[in-house]
Amino acid sequence: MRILVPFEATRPKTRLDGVLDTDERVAFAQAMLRDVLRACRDAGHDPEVVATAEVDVSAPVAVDDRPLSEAVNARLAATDDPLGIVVADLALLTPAAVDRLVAAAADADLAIAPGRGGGTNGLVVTHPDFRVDFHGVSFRDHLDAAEAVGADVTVVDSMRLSTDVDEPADLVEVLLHGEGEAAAWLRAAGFELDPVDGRVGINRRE
Ligand SMILES: Nc1nc2c(ncn2[C@@H]2O[C@H](COP(=O)(O)OP(=O)(O)OP(=O)(O)O)[C@@H](O)[C@H]2O)c(=O)[nH]1
Ligand SMILES: C[C@H](OP(=O)(O)O)C(=O)O
Repeated sequence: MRILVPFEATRPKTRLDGVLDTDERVAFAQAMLRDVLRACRDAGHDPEVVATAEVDVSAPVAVDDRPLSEAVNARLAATDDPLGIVVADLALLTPAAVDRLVAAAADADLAIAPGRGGGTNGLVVTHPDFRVDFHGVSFRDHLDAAEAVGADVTVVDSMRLSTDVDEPADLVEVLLHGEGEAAAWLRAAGFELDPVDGRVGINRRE
């Protein structure tokens, strides 16, 4: 299946600015993107990056400077085939998790994987009239949009699909469960778990 991977290439991951400088955010975001592309490919699919600027990865890249939802919706409108959409900041993604998302669309017009905090991390759209509306509480908005066009929905409950890396606390999950380039990049940059009382945090070695 064709899977779009939207990517903010110019100013990625601004919410990590407290722990990573600008160049580091670019490097880390690209490492996560490569992990996502590999998981999609290893699951037998055809990922296609939809990026705000050129990025050097081993997948087709379409540069599209329209806002995220517009860029994705233009592609939904241009095809009658099922189309996958997976965000680029899923550092824990595995081929098995991609398979689960795609398999969930076999019996539904829309398979959707929520992100933590109200977002949407993965979709497979088979209904011709469904359109995305990212940002804000997009998971709830996508359920409403599906209902409005009469699309039946399967929700995919997956730790690896729900863990998008937005904020410093999310780096804990990458250090704990990540097996790809993003986890390796973080470790090489000196990040380690900080098992304080209560929730585990992160620490960066000097
Ligand atoms: N093509 C495209 N992708 C985008 C755009 N904005 C965000 N993305 C991608 O969409 C997904 C979700 O993005 P967010 O987590 O909301 O934003 P982000 O830019 O990654 O991070 P923040 O700057 O911290 O909000 C990620 O894969 C981003 O790379 C955009 O305007 N165009
Ligand atoms: C694109 C956006 O991502 P978040 O900011 O929730 O990670 C969303 O899922 O709607």
